[in-house]
Amino acid sequence: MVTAKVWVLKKHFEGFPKTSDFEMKEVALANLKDGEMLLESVFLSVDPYMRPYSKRDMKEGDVMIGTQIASRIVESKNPAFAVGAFVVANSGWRTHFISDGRGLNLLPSSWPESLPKSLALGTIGMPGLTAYFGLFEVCKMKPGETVLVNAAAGAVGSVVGQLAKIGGCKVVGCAGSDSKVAYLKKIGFDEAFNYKTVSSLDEALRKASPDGYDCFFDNVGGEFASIAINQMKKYGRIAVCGAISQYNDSVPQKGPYVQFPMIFKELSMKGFIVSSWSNRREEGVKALLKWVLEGKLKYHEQVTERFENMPAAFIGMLKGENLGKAIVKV
Ligand SMILES: NC(=O)C1=CN([C@@H]2O[C@H](COP(=O)(O)OP(=O)(O)OC[C@H]3O[C@@H](n4cnc5c(N)ncnc54)[C@H](OP(=O)(O)O)[C@@H]3O)[C@@H](O)[C@H]2O)C=CC1
Ligand SMILES: CCCCC/C=C\CC(=O)/C=C/C=C/C=C/[C@@H](O)CCCC(=O)O
Repeated sequence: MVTAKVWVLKKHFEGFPKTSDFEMKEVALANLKDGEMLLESVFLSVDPYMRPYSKRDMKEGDVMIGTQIASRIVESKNPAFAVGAFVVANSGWRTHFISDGRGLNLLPSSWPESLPKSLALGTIGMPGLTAYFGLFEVCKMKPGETVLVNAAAGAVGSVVGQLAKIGGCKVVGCAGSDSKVAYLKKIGFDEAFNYKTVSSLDEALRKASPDGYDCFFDNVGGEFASIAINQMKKYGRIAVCGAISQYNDSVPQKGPYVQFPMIFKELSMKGFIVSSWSNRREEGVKALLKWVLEGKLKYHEQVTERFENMPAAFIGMLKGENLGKAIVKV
């Protein structure tokens, strides 16, 4: 019999999550039935959505939700999945789990041995797909345009900026430290600045693109978005991807009041969830994998060692300690 370690939500988060809000438990797994298999997590993902979704979807005592991923099959009574295959699963913060195969995504057969499998959680996974569909389908970015992205050095933002460059755009990114800004310039952003140290966000955005922005890929929301919206060009498009500056608020922030710039500049603003393009996952993964292999799409991962450190990795990511995708290696 296999015993799995799992992390449960001990207490609903109030404000910023704390390690004491989580509890690690051991769970004995049942024997496999025909069609089932035992999976062992190799890498797990910590993502911003876990914070707002925990409030919406979970009760205290539940296993933490997770786009938890890249698990190795150690035993299989399901002929569709060979022992040793790697899959992307969505089974929460668990070291081991039993699955009948439903909802699992095999890594593409063209995945080279040399490429980290953890990229299936980041640049070539859900965050990369968010950038891909958000930019091409929501922003409807065109060559020659100027694209603004915030949380730019993170999992989604770093892909947004590079895809916009691949698509022939000028890209402006902002992030929360000077080393992140240096990274953005290294991977090809035309302009980048540290939003925490500029004396005026409005001036920094104007200096980076005096003519304004055609596309704004918003990962942050709140005050940043309410300032940036005023610097959109006429007919500009805003993809509302995330609002991480608001996820830990106990009291909702006031505003932004978007009506004036939206009316005067005839802007389009659209919220979206990546899973709306689940039927095009294969297309997105194939495109992202190709760009990575061609060296056009660079990646960085912030790897935290050991399953025991899942809460610390999650909290660290919310605080901005990650460069690129925050991953936990079991
Ligand atoms: N709509 C969808 O389908 C999806 C939406 N998302 C959203 O995209 C956004 C980015 O996700 P992801 O790339 O995975 O995460 P990141 O890898 O970007 O990590 C989160 C980053 O957010 C930044 N951040 C944290 N707090 C604040 C704040 N108060 N103000 C500004 N920046 C802050 C930090 O970077 P810094 O140091 O720069 O502050 C931190 O590193 C999130 O809002 C997430 O919810 C993600 C996936 C799918
Ligand atoms: C309840 C308030 C919500 C506010 C907005 C919060 C977050 C936006 C966001 O970050 C959404 C992320 C969605 C991710 C979905 C992932 C799953 O479909 C699992 C995907 C697994 C995979 O295919 O790799």
